[in-house]
Amino acid sequence: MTGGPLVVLVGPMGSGKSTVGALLAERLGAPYRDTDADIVAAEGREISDIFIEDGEEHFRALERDAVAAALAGHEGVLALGGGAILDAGTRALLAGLPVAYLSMDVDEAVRRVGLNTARPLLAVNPRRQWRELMEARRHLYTEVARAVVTTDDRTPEEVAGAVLAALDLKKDA
Ligand SMILES: Nc1ncnc2c1ncn2[C@@H]1O[C@H](COP(=O)(O)OP(=O)(O)O)[C@@H](O)[C@H]1O
Ligand SMILES: O=C(O)C1=C[C@@H](OP(=O)(O)O)[C@@H](O)[C@H](O)C1
Ligand SMILES: [Mg+2]
Repeated sequence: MTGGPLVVLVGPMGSGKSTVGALLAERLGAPYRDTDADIVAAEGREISDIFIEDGEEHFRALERDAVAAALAGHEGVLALGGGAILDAGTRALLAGLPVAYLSMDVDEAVRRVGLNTARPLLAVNPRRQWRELMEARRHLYTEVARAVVTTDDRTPEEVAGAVLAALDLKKDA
């Protein structure tokens, strides 16, 4: 059967897509996949190196292909990179799918990833960068999402439960 992904997670970096995605997969007894990890494996280099060596535009092209491949071949939980929704082709691929947008406020974002250099877009002045990034992206996350789940003051386990409930996947979550 080719049912497509059970859950697709979008949202800004640090919102917990990868952490919550793995937990969701466990709870659903389904495989987990992360397009960032797919790109790193295919390229044999870290995402920060792809940004530095080839630029963001090149990374977005790799990401678009990775999302298309993952959506075509995966029936479990899929976490996307935070900027995947910037690409119109990627957004079109997400239409009609069970997409959850994991949201959080700026304080939480800075606490979680502010000084994490593996996330190149927040490496300098994380608070301002995050605000600018969200101004450009918030409407795109909302546009592709079937459900919006806030992650502020919630553990990853609580977020996973909220996603299941919001997408109506498991009543007892
Ligand atoms: N609900 C949460 N509460 C506190 N910390 C979290 C939560 N979700 C994720 N984190 C932490 O935030 C960081 C980023 O999480 P990650 O899952 O990699 O986010 P994303 O994939 O959305 O960038 C990790 O250190 C993770 O442990
Ligand atoms: O927001 C972004 O543009 C990015 C988010 C990262 O993924 P996470 O959201 O999983 O951190 C990763 O794809 C890359 O560093 C770019
Ligand atoms: Mg991630």
